[in-house]
Amino acid sequence: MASEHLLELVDVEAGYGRAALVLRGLTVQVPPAQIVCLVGPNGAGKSTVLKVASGMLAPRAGKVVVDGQDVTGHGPQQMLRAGLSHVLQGHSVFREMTVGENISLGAFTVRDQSRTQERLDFVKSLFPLVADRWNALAGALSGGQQKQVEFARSLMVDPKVVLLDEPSMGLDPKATAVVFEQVVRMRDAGTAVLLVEQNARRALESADIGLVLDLGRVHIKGPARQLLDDPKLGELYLGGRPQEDKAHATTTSGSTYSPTNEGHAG
Ligand SMILES: Nc1ncnc2c1ncn2[C@@H]1O[C@H](COP(=O)(O)OP(=O)(O)OP(=O)(O)O)[C@@H](O)[C@H]1O
Repeated sequence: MASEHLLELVDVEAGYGRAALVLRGLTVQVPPAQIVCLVGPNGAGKSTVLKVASGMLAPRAGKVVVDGQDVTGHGPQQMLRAGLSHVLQGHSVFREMTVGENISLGAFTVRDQSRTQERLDFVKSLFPLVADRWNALAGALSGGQQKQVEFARSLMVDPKVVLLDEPSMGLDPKATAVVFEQVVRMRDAGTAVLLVEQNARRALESADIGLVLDLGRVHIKGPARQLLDDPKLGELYLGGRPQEDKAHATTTSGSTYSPTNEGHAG
């Protein structure tokens, strides 16, 4: 049976070693062909959400569900097989290899050669730059171009959801704009995206759904546009904490924009 969400993290608790929990009952849902954008203060746990989703960090409580299948506690290889592809923060291309070689590496788990060729054709059509620079050394590309190579590589397994960690990090505004255009192209081609960004405004402009993380939980969720138009959101990024008494809506159901108040529990 088709699932309403391709990825669900339900009441997840997670942290590192003996340190205090970073995620404290976090719930995130990613519907098909949507860009879900996680924003929040430094250290809120945005990257940690992606690590839990991609199996790099096992949750201590809660569930991870991919397309209706419970994959809680599975490792990175199994998560990849389940349909989650993680594009890490920073640059991860092999600089001494060509663009084509880098991208082909993304298909190392794909056994069917004809399927690999289909995917190569797909990513070349989605990212024309990649096709143009196929035989160039990846290290000769600009930072924004390398990010496109990473996106293309992540799509080789035909993932259900692509997890993008700070794709605009270190890029100038022009390159950032191109990277977000490519994220939208991925979504328009049918891939769901869970995006983590410091560059909150720019990311929300491209996203469908916005989630604000605070104190290890989703504090606000709603249509990205509505979050963007909220003057209180700016306050969050200036170090302020969201305040319960400034509620904008009362319902917490569906995609209605609403502070969830979860950030103040406990
Ligand atoms: N490998 C690790 N070992 C120990 N603590 C970690 C590790 N990675 C992250 N942390 C801690 O977990 C908390 C959340 O980090 P995380 O990187 O998820 O936050 P973030 O919201 O992505 O922040 P930023 O925007 O600054 O990258 C921080 O306090 C961080 O110091």
